[in-house]
Amino acid sequence: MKKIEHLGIAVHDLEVSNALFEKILGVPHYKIEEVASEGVKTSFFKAGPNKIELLQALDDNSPVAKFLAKRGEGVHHIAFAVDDIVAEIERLTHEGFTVLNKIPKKGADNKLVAFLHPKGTNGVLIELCQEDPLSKLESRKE
Ligand SMILES: CC[C@@H](C(=O)O)C(=O)SCCNC(=O)CCNC(=O)[C@H](O)C(C)(C)COP(=O)(O)OP(=O)(O)OC[C@H]1O[C@@H](n2cnc3c(N)ncnc32)[C@H](O)[C@@H]1OP(=O)(O)O
Ligand SMILES: [Co+2]
Repeated sequence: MKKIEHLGIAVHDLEVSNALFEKILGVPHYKIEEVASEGVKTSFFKAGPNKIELLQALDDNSPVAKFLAKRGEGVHHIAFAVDDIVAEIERLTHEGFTVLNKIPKKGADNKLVAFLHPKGTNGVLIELCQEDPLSKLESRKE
């Protein structure tokens, strides 16, 4: 794992929390993106070299909606950057972790992502995050 790619924070209202984090960090969010497959609307902030992802649920079935109902607002996951997500999924599965999706899926901000179940990781939901190689090709076309 190379570094922490982002911290995911579950919030009830993205607009309210965007204003709050803008005050805290002194910079506006640089992107808002919906990821329907995950049932979330996200916004991103840069704080120096670090990245914060705010997550609002799009519907009641969203993992973020369930999290908010059980635990309230707060840190939802830590995402680690990896070079080869397929190799990391294989390695961590071999180590006995429960990888929630064995095939990487499309995340936000041009990433491929996979999650480890928090029950096996000291109660912390861990996201693996690799730059989506296709996004580079797509940006070349623009
Ligand atoms: C924007 C896209 C992407 C990116 O590019 O960055 C994202 O970040 S998407 C983020 C949202 N997506 C996900 O969270 C996907 C992975 N999560 C899941 O698949 C599920 O949330 C889960 C972890 C499998 C749990 O869901 P489920 O089995 O349906 O049950 P519960 O919701 O009732 O939870 C069971 C159990 O787990 C605890 N839990 C749930 N979420 C977290 C969490 N984020 N951190 C720590 N613990 C968590 C929950 O509290 C329950 O515990 P108990 O009550 O003790 O049983
Ligand atoms: Co994330």
